[in-house]
Amino acid sequence: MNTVTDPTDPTSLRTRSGLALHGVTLSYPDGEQRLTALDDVSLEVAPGEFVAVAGPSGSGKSSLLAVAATLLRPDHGQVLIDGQDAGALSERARTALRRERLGIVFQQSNLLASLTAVEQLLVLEDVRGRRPREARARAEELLASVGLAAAKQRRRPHQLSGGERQRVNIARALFGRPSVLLVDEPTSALDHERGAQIVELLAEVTRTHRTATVMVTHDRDLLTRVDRVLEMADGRLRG
Ligand SMILES: Nc1ncnc2c1ncn2[C@@H]1O[C@H](COP(=O)(O)OP(=O)(O)OP(=O)(O)O)[C@@H](O)[C@H]1O
Repeated sequence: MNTVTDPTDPTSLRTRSGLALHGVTLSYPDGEQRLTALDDVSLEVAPGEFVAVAGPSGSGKSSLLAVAATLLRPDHGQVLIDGQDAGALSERARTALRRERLGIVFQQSNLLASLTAVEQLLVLEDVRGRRPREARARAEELLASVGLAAAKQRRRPHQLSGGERQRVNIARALFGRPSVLLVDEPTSALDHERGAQIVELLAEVTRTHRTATVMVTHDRDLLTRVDRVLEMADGRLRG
């Protein structure tokens, strides 16, 4: 088995906070056959830990994030978020788990064009039921903490730089106080310096918000700030 951590350890997996994948296999239909995108992948990420998954194009990195985000169901194996087995939940309970425990930063900024930075966070409020004034204060505080000054918080996405938009994405992912933060190629649209600043910010939020953070990246120059680098090759993960 391709084991990065020891899944037989009784203190791991089910009992632990953070993210755990155990023996995960995922395949896609490929003509008459199936293409194996994840091949017996196991992984544990503890609260406050920042893990990078690096590997060539097509090695399975995005598939790994999609399974960890409970957006794709694996053929075999388990995905545990704060000890809860996502595969054992109903669709509705899994959606609630995703909303309450996961923060996701996608490769493409998917900010809404008509909303200001602060509204990008507040629009999530409908489903969370916090009082408006409280929510606004928290949104402003979070945006300031990721380096977006007050004047910029009132701007719409097209009035922000790529790096600033990525900061809004990160603040938005943190708004629901997630335990697990999943980040897909956060620097692909940025130059090296801006990219390094975003990775530095992710390291900082991992520490201060105690998230179990997984970042997928191609860019090996940016891996100095992470706690662990895992290599993905042909659907297999190596620590
Ligand atoms: N929806 C799909 N249907 C069929 N095959 C897919 C699908 N999505 C991905 N694949 C295949 O699964 C394998 C893993 O793809 P994946 O997108 O996870 O790799 P990746 O490492 O994220 O690549 P990149 O760095 O280019 O984004 C590839 O061979 C890809 O062609």
